[in-house]
Amino acid sequence: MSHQTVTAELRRWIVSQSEAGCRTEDLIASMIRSGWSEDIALAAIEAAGAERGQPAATALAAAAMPEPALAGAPTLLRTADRELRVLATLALPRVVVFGGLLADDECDALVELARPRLARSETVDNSTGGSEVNAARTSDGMFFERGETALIERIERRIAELVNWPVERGEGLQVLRYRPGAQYKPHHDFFDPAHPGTAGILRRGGQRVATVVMYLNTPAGGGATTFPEVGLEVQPVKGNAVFFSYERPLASTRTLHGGAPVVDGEKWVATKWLREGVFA
Ligand SMILES: O=C(O)CCC(=O)C(=O)O
Ligand SMILES: [Fe+2]
Repeated sequence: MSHQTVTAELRRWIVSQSEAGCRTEDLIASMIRSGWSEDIALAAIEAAGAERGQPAATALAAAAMPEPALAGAPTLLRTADRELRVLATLALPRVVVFGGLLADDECDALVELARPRLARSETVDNSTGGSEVNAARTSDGMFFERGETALIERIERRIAELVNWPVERGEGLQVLRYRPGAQYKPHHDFFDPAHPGTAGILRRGGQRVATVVMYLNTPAGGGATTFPEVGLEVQPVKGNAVFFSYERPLASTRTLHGGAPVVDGEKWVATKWLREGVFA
């Protein structure tokens, strides 16, 4: 796609679309659907903004994002009911690794609540917006309702406080169990704007903008959460969690990630996905 350049015609089209009230997100999505590369789409929006006298980066400024309060580089963070550690951070992709987000007994209780409800994991079928069993994801999973039990409500409030994002903008917790050999191949958590089923999914709370994966046990071997574009592997350690965010549904967020095959033992995780709007 390196042959593509930002033409005056493309810039004029962007300006007219923005003046007609089209959101930046939708502009990017429709350019990508028409075959423009992500880089060119972003550059074109910036160039069109500059043409209209907007300072650089204003045209692409994203709305507020989930983000822990890390000013002053704290090693400990306190929420109303828990003290936890900041173990590692990365700027691009935006990743923060937390130690002790969950207590051991909270992990055990989530596993026992989820176990009788497990079924072979499904992923969203992008063409229809429905669910399908996917060979790329060989775990078993289930969803809790938001606030389903007092424990779940407490954990959801803790996460909301930790990443500064209202409980109402979160999906219900998902629990996954990976047996030896099971994995979740690299994927993005946001919904692909180019797929026909996505519009329907977005009606309920908009895009996903961040993910918190909490480790409910420590497998004997394997099972890291991997970010293959940047060579990052987060080891699954009981009670710890990895947070990552993506301000646009674009590969340039570098949030491609997966669950590496479990080598020995089982791996249990709870995933919380955060939406841009209220997920009701
Ligand atoms: O199991 C993992 O480490 C990653 C899980 C994941 O990517 C997801 O639930 O979307
Ligand atoms: Fe994921």
